[in-house]
Amino acid sequence: MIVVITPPYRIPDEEVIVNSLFKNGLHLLHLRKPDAERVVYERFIQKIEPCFRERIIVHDHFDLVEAYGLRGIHLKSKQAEHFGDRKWYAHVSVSCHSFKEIATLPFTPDYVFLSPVFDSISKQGYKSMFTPDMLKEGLKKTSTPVIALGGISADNVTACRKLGFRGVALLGYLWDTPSEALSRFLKIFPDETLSIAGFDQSSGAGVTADIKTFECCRVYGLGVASAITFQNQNEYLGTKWMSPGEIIRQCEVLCREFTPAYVKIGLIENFDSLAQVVDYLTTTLPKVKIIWDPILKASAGFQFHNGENMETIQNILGKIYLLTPNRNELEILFGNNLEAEGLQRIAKQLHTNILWKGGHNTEALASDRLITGEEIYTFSVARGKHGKHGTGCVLSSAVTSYLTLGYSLPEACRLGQRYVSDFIRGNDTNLGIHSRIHATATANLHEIPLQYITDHKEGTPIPEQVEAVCKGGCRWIQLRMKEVSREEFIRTGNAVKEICRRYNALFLINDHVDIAIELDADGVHLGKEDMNPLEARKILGYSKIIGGTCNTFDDVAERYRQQVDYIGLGPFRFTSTKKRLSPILGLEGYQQITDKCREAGIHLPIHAIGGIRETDIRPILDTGVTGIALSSLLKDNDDITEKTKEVLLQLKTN
Ligand SMILES: Cc1ncc(COP(=O)(O)OP(=O)(O)O)c(N)n1
Ligand SMILES: Cc1ncsc1CCOP(=O)(O)O
Ligand SMILES: [Mg+2]
Repeated sequence: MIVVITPPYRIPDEEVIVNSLFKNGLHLLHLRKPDAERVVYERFIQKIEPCFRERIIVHDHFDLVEAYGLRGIHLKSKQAEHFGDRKWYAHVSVSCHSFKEIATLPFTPDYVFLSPVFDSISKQGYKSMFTPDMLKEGLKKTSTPVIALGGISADNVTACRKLGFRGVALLGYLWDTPSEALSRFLKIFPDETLSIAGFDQSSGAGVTADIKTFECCRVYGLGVASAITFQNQNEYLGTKWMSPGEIIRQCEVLCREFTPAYVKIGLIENFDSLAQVVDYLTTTLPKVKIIWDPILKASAGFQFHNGENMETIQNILGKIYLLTPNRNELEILFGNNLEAEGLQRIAKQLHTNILWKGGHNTEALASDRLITGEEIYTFSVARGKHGKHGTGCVLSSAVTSYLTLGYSLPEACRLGQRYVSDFIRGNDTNLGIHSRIHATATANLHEIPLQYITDHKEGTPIPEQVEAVCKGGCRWIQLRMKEVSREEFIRTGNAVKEICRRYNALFLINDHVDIAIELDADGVHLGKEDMNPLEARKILGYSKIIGGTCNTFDDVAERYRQQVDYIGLGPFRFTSTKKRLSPILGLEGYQQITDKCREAGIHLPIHAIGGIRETDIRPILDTGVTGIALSSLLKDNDDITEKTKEVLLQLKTN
């Protein structure tokens, strides 16, 4: 793990540097400003791109975690003594200065910082209190992941990894010359992870698919072939197995140079091979955690003769950290009719964890269940329409990547699921393209000044309205249908989506996250009575647009915290298109709010909405909003296309 700690005092443009570190693969930023007030923390967070905020861990002002959707909190060891809220946070880490302190913590944190490992770069006179032997011995006995802090630079990172540290924390090395922070960060080799799996010529599954996933998650991918399969995305023709000796020989050559913290095992000939490989790994890499994706189809060679293999598998599973089966594989392993509670008993008994793929399904959401000895978690995400070859491999290697990067098991499973969902939705063919996954859909919202919001019109069905505004040049549609059945919404949505794709227009859904998922729309618009945008973000990820309704500056500040991509601000004046209107804003209202946004450094696209007429457009834009959202002005015109053209002309010539 590579952790960056912010400089204790403000340095110019530190947020710009931190954003660049995130873009270049940083996953763990500790925001530490000793004695700084909440507002200092808040100003920093607001300048970090929303998609990176879930990588921030705060050392103070812990309520910011919920308000901004941050990753978690960091405690001093003294604070940890009296800390009762461990479960409440997705991430808790602790600072310690001795192995005794680590051993006596009242709970197991996600990791601890141990410092000063070397003489500090940033704190003059802060000398190391450890010899290499003390560190090696102490680390051997400690099961909590330990991060080396103090005097860490590119020169001693490899030594730290060899000593048994799970990662390093960078502070003085980066910040003593801020202009070089990024280039110094890039001198550090990223975390590595290993896949032991079959070779699939199409690279949709197996070791090459795993390595693509690792690299897209910014983890260096290592690979060992457990078999050469003969397959493409549509056909499986055969398998040439590697013997356990051949697999281990490949591992040996890697272990001369690398010490992966996590290893993923996929296709393997039988339980005996698996047992030998697992034994080798746990002996050579005593702290390794193994993820096993049990591929148990007949072609994988597994034989179940009256359960004679069951004893072997029970022994092996005790050494597996995470098992990622689907229902079929679970039934082969543990028998039929298993439910989450039964699996939890097995997980507890075998000291393992189970990620049950597709373990709980609703119509629109695909859900996986993580079953640990203590807890059962359900993660739901957009269900992909187009199944893909190798998604099981991609899921378990994405989870392995996020574990390697330092996410807790539930967070790694949640993010892994989101990765697969984005991967599946990335294209409409049987083989996915990993490099498309992290594209965000929000880059050009500032440049689309007109949003059309659909409404019922006798004699002009919604798809016809949408076609007409698109013909006139509108490139942003929000499908808003009140008081219709889900079926009707989806039927109309499918037609509208086709039109939007043809015109390259954005297609957003009003109110319903589940329908946006089902239709694979570009995003949703959420009002005060709809889902919290942070919750929607967890489901939709960053490749979808989330808009939020606001009526005051406080609403804008809250929506900004909640990571919306744009704001619908209104109503400008009375309109009968919407019931239960908020107070009318008028031009003065917009002016006050946009002024405050500027002062607060909030630069989100803002669309004015509500009762807007043609003559209002210029004065509204003069208040500083980026665009307008219209319904009746366009819909109620006899020639919708012509009216759209006129409105766009006004918007563009402003
Ligand atoms: C662009 C835009 N802004 C505001 C709204 C209103 O959303 P909401 O407050 O949820 O009200 P309904 O549209 O759901 O009635 C919007 N839809 N679009
Ligand atoms: C959805 C919505 N939210 C606030 S006003 C409004 C309706 C906008 O439609 P119109 O342009 O017809 O007033
Ligand atoms: Mg709504």
